[in-house]
Order: sequence, then structure tokens, then C-alpha cells
Amino acid sequence: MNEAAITLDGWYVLHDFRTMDWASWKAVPAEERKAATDEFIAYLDKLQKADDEKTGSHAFYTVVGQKADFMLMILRPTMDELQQLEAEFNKLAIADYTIPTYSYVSVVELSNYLAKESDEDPYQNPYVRGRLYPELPRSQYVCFYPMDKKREGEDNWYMLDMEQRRDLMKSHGMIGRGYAGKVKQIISGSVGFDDYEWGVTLFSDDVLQFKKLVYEMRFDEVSARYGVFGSFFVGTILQGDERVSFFNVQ
Ligand code: VOV
Repeated sequence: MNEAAITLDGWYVLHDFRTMDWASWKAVPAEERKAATDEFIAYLDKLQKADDEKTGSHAFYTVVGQKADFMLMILRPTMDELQQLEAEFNKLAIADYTIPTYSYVSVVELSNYLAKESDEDPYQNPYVRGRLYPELPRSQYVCFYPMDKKREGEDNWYMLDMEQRRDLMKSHGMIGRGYAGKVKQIISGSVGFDDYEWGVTLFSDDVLQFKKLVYEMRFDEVSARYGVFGSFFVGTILQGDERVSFFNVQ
């Protein structure tokens, strides 16, 4: 049997995409709308408390285009907490005016392709911990898409030996390094959890950097030969009062 990469697994991740039923929302009396918005903001503030205490993280973004109106990305130490937070959201008054459009379940993942040999417990390494339990940045833009590595005929990632995969990942990492300080990536594994093998979440203050990075990677063998991609979602951050004004309809 071929050698599987060893993964380090961090916080569990839920990407929850919702479309607003604006017509029904507009029909709600202003006072009720305000109460529902306030209740939702209180829910977001509760999520933020976990960010502050470093027991989880979240990101709240609009989605541009018709695939959804907003995305709530939540990271927690257990899948159970994600389930509870999802159920809690569904019971909020505002949820009655949202239509679930897409979701993605995964766990933040680091592979050992480029890891240095060491006797230390990687889960105690501060750098590794920062990657596995990330504080999501408050960047202006987010980009999310799920992806697979191909298993077709000669183009089967899972039939390559460890050395070949390591070499290919080295080249992938080199391209990524060119975007240091411009794009932050969170790679989360979803084999056994969702329809693709990874979720890719990118954060940047310059939306064009997503296109440049993804395009450049398309020419790299890991993506050119083996990458299979799902739908792409791109959006802008909602924070502070923007969270309220997004739901204002008059
Ligand atoms: C923003 C830059 C960036 C950087 C620096 C970077 C670096 C790295 C390194 C060093 C490693 C390996 C170790 C680890 O960390 O696991 C990875 C791993 C991975 N990547 Fe990556 N990646 C980036 C960015 C980046 C993008 C934009 C994509 C999407 C690909 C595309 O074509 O659209 C991606 C995908 C992945 C995946 C799916 C994995 C897991 C592969 C597996 O088989 O296990 N990645 N990645």
C-alpha cells in the first residue's frame, strides 16, 4: 500500500452559506426586524467571545453574486460545538428569513509533506498551534472553494509515492510563499466529512490577489494535473455596524 501523508488536525470548521429571503424579511414589521437583527448580533458577539478567549474563531462575510448572501465560518475544538452553534443559529428569528444554500464541514489540517524530522510533539509547537487553531483575520475579502486531488487513470495523486508528492508539494509551497503578507490560507481536510477532500479559505485585503494566486497555481503541477475544484465563493467582510446595515431594508 502507498504511504499516506500524516496529518495534524486542528479546529473543526463549518462554512455556512445563506441567502436572505428579502421579500419575506421586508414584510416583517420594523420593530420585529430590529429585534431579530439584535438577536443575531448578540449571537455573533457570543461567537466573538470565543475569538477573544482563543477557544475558537469565526468570520462573517457577505457573498458577492447569487450563490448566497452571506457566509458564516465557525471554528471550534469539536464537531459537536459546530452542530450546537448551527442549531442555535437555525432557532434565531432571523433564520426564518434565510435559505440555506451551501455548507462545508472540515477540520483545519497540516500535512507532513514539508515537515522537518523532530522528536518534539508538534501539537506543542507554537507555530504549528497557530496554524491548527487559527485566529481568523479580519481581512476585507474572503474566498472559499472546495477541492479534490484527482484519481483518474495516470493522473492519480493517491498512487504517487511519498517522495513524488513531497516534491510536488514543495513547488506548491514555493508559489504560495510568493503571496506571504498578501493572502492568508486556511486549508481544512474534509475526507469523510464532506463532498470534496479539502476546503480552501483565503483571506486578503486585495481581492485581486485571489485571482492572481489561484491562476498562478493552475500552472503548477499539483493543481494543473491533480486539482479538481468545486464552486468558488467570494465576499466582503461584515463587521461592527455593517452587520446591522446589511439587514436594513429601509
Ligand atoms: C497562500 C499561499 C499558500 C501557501 C504558502 C501554501 C503552502 C502549502 C504547504 C506548505 C502545504 C503542505 C503542508 C501543509 O500545510 O499541509 C500546503 C498544503 C495544501 N495546499 Fe497550499 N498553500 C497556499 C495556497 C493554497 C491554495 C490557493 C490552494 C488551492 C489550490 C489551487 O490550485 O487553487 C492550496 C491547496 C492546498 C491543499 C489542498 C493542501 C493539502 C495537500 C495535501 O495533499 O495534503 N494551497 N500548502
